[in-house]
Amino acid sequence: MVKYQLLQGNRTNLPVNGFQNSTIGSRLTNQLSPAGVHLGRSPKHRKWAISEAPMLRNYKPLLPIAANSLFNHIQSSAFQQSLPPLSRFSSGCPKMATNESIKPENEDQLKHIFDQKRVLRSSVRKALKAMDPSLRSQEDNVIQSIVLEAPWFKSTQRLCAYVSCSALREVDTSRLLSEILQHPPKDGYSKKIYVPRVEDKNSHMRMFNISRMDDLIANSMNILEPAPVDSDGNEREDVMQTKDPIDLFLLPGLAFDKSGRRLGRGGGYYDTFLKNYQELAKAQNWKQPLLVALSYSVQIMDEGIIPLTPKDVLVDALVSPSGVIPISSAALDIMKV
Ligand SMILES: Nc1nc2c(c(=O)[nH]1)N(C=O)[C@@H](CNc1ccc(C(=O)N[C@@H](CCC(=O)O)C(=O)O)cc1)CN2
Ligand SMILES: Nc1ncnc2c1ncn2[C@@H]1O[C@H](COP(=O)(O)OP(=O)(O)OP(=O)(O)O)[C@@H](O)[C@H]1O
Repeated sequence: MVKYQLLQGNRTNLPVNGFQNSTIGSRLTNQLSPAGVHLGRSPKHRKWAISEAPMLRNYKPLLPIAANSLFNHIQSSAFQQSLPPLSRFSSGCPKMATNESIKPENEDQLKHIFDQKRVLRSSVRKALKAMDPSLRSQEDNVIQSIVLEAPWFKSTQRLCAYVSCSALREVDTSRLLSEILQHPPKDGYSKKIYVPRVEDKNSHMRMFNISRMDDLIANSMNILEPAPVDSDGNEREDVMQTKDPIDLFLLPGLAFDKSGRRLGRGGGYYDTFLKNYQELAKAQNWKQPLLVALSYSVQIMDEGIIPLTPKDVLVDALVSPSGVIPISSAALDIMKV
């Protein structure tokens, strides 16, 4: 069954991105310009914009039944009702809420939110496992092409990106990394890249500069990461010690929504790191980096499903197979849609 497709040129009322009856579907189908840029308004008339890369014009993914039904299951009200009830700290938040407004009053409420996160993680993992490998690789390609062709990526000089792990069913970043690393450091197109290394189980992660894939070795979780010292015994550059600001973070995660919520794998590594980096940027008077998460279609949840704690850092934008979804005003500005 063709669950969704994007058509060339004309306005369409086809379900997009699997969101047959959802707001993103109606947003996307509001307007579709000949240039392939969608600009629509949500039912609540909040301005929304989604850009679509030209190569998506003929994109017609087939959502396999298993992944499709799991996806529907996650999105269904039956599933949502089976979750531990969303507390007022994690649901019904206004769109574009800042997490500062969400303050659980006690340990029980916080525990309740972490329980909700655990249930959601497990469902999304199942949906990712059920995803057809050819659909996955199609989505991997489209997402990476969108990033590589985006002006905001092309103009990036320094970025932090994750090294994708196929066993975790993360959106592939291998093409992005090899494109970045193939340009020698002094090349006009070159970008400096930093990738994560887990330091301990206490949500402590660092980001080190790498210049080739051989700089990476598999850790105990089978994720490729850099050693803090290179083969010549020189210390790698730690992004928290660089004198120049990072423009962009490409973020992994299990689930995302269009108000910027991101559900990670539960270690708290990225939230802790991003908070520290944002504080560093503020102290240095640098522009804040753009936080962009890469997401398969099946990982985008309706709003109100992803629980939020005060420590969760909101993302500025998503890149999914249907295009770029700018969320914050910084993203709308930089991504110019
Ligand atoms: N590619 C990549 N690198 C990354 C992260 C990531 O999410 N992706 N991290 C982001 O934090 C940090 C590592 N954190 C991780 C946390 C959990 C798991 C993991 O294997 N989780 C299993 C479940 C384990 C369990 O619950 O017992 C899973 O999600 O299936 C991996 C990395 C730093 N590096
Ligand atoms: N009941 C709890 N009370 C307080 N802290 C908890 C509780 N359960 C988990 N944590 C901590 O919260 C952190 C995980 O937070 P969360 O689940 O929001 O991470 P995440 O957003 O999925 O991960 P990441 O930031 O790496 O993407 C971990 O440091 C964990 O030890």
